[in-house]
Amino acid sequence: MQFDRERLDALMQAMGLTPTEIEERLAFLRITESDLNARDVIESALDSAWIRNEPEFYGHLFRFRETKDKLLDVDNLNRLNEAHRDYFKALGTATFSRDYIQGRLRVGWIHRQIELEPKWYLGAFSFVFEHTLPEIWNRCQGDRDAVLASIATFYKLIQFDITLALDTYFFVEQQSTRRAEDQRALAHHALESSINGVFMVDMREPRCPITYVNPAFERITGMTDQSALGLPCVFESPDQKPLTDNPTLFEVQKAIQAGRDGLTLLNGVDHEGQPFWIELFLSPLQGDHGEVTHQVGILHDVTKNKQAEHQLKYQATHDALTRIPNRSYLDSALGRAMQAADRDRKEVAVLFLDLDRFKVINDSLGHSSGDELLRQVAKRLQSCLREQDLVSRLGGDEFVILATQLEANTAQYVAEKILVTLEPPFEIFGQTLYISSSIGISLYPNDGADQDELLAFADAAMYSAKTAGRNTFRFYASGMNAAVREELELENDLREAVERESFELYYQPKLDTVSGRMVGMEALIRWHHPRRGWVSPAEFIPLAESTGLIVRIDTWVLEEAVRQLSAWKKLGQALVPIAVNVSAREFASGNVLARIEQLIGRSGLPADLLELEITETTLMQDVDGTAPLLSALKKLGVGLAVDDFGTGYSSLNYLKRLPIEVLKIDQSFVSDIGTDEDDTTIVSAVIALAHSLRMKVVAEGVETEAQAAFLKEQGCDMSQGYLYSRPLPADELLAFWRRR
Ligand SMILES: Nc1nc2c(ncn2[C@@H]2O[C@H](COP(=O)(O)O[C@H]3[C@@H](O)[C@H](n4cnc5c(=O)[nH]c(N)nc54)O[C@@H]3COP(=O)(O)O)[C@@H](O)[C@H]2O)c(=O)[nH]1
Repeated sequence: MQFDRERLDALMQAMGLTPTEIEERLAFLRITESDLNARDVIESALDSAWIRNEPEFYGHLFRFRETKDKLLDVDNLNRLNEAHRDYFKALGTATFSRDYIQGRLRVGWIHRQIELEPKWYLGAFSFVFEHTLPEIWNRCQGDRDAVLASIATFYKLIQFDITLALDTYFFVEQQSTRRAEDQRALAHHALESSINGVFMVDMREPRCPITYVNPAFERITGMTDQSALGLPCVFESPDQKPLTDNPTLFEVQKAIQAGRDGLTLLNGVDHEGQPFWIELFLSPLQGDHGEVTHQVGILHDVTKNKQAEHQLKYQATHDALTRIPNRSYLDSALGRAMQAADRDRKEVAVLFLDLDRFKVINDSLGHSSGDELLRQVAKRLQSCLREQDLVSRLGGDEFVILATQLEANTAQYVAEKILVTLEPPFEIFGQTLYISSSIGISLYPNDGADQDELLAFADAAMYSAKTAGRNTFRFYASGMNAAVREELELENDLREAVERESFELYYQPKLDTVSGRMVGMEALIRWHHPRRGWVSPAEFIPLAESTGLIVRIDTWVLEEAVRQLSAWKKLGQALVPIAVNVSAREFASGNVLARIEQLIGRSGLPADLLELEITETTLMQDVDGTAPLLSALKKLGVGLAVDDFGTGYSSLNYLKRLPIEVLKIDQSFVSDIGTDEDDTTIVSAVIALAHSLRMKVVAEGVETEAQAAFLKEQGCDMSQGYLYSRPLPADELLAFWRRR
């Protein structure tokens, strides 16, 4: 520490050492002018005593442990040595000036700083005193009065000096004590007002009681200091029975018992059943010999942070609508399930579930009904599965069920159970809804080796279940993926095409076999796919049928065909009937009659210009149910033809009961005319039998002159085929028509 003038001035002022005070001290010691006369003797005696005895002085100091310890520190030694020299030099001069006074203060201050107690300081003085007296004796040359006067002066100077040094020593000590007390008070205040709980455990006492807790500790643990203080932190029995019924404190005790230091996260459930999370910082305090005397613990309540963290985690892993796990959760759960299955030699089944026709429900009843349905589906799924199984939602109407720890061949029971569970009706905002679902199943380890693969395969199997007619399940089979994906893509595109009505209608002429005149035509749909080009109806019509889109397609075709007839009529063209294909679904929908009635009525065209081609298979599905509808259509004037005749359950007997007017011999028979004897015979027989039932016959797929000649010879009424014309766009058909 630097003893600069400024600090010494401040010290003097703080100690109240004003000139008046100094004078008072001198007066009290009765230091007079005569004393000042003796200063020369004393100064020179002191000087030579110091020079002669300095080594012995330090030798003396080194004989005592405490002084020796201080002097072993070279800095201390140098500082003392310098101070001593200046000090003794100045003592003899005794000017009592400001510098002189401050020199005395400096000595007291240094002793306090190096913590050399006054006893050593006074002792050292007596050493100097003892060695100075003979020197005074020598200088006074036996003059008794001069010796006594010098000794008296010397003694007074020492008194003045020692008093100042001791005053300084104690003043500085008092100051540092006060500072330490202030700091202690501040630290205590900080502890008491800390938002963190602080406690102290005495590790020297048996069972380590708590000896201090701050108010925040009381707030966090819910305990008063009276109930916490003295509570032991060491368990009596190894089974760690709670030493307190306070859950937080019990966790603290466990951490201390375990001798944990550093950071520990405690969590439990409080008295009100609420979960808590508390960070506990434990730091051991060591005694002089390195033994742990105390544990200081700091409790930081992080419950709110943890709750926020959990909330975020929950949101990241759960579906907001149904509150069941989402894709991210599923991924991790599937990973864990696969590991467990490896270990236990069990199976994991991934069941990909998609609600059938959910879009229709959503579009027709509104999104809130759709949302409610999804919530109820999630609940039902959860209720029908085992606890270890997982129901998750990927989005939309797609759910994935993870059935774990399965014995081989049991996944199908899970799928069946799910289908049955979804069978009973759902009550959605007062409406009763029946739904079904399609489920695809992939199995680990058989089908795939990672999560993505298993999900993709289950997804593919689900689409296979959809194309198989819905409300069913399918296991994944290799190759399913690509085919199903393609079909799915096509289905999506077809939906879009239906929405946008991006189809065209082509027309294939039907010619009178004898005259060659165009007596009718068949409307055939065409779809120009934006990427794939023309897609054959043979490809997309079955897909439209399985997805239900065929109903909207058939409606569009009917309307477009009637619109085109009206357009030709406006052009002054003498009209011929137009035949339109009607799918089994449309036929079964119950709307055909009303729709056609409305259409014909609106167009003002005669009903007999419209002919419906219904496949033989469709008709045979429900002859009794179909008959009234056909009769009503017939009554309306609409023509009815059996399409693809000969490919289904051919029974003219049944046909007799239906008001059919035309039979279209399937092109597979026509193409074999002349090459396959059986098919040639069938063609002849069909023509003869149809005529016997007063029906007309159309041969479709006529491609060669030989086929045409044979049909003419057999009396077939009409022919249709590439030999005459391919299906044509409306304007080209008109040109063909006009030529005939
Ligand atoms: N519900 C609806 N079904 C429709 C509609 N349009 C067509 N279809 C059905 O799709 C299947 C395939 O039809 P398409 O590719 O149009 O084939 C038709 C003709 O192009 C084809 N045809 C005609 N002449 C010949 C020929 O000489 N050779 C040859 N190889 N093919 C020929 O035959 C199909 C006519 O079929 P059909 O209806 O049985 O008379 C088909 O099953 C269509 O029915 C539609 O709008 N709605």
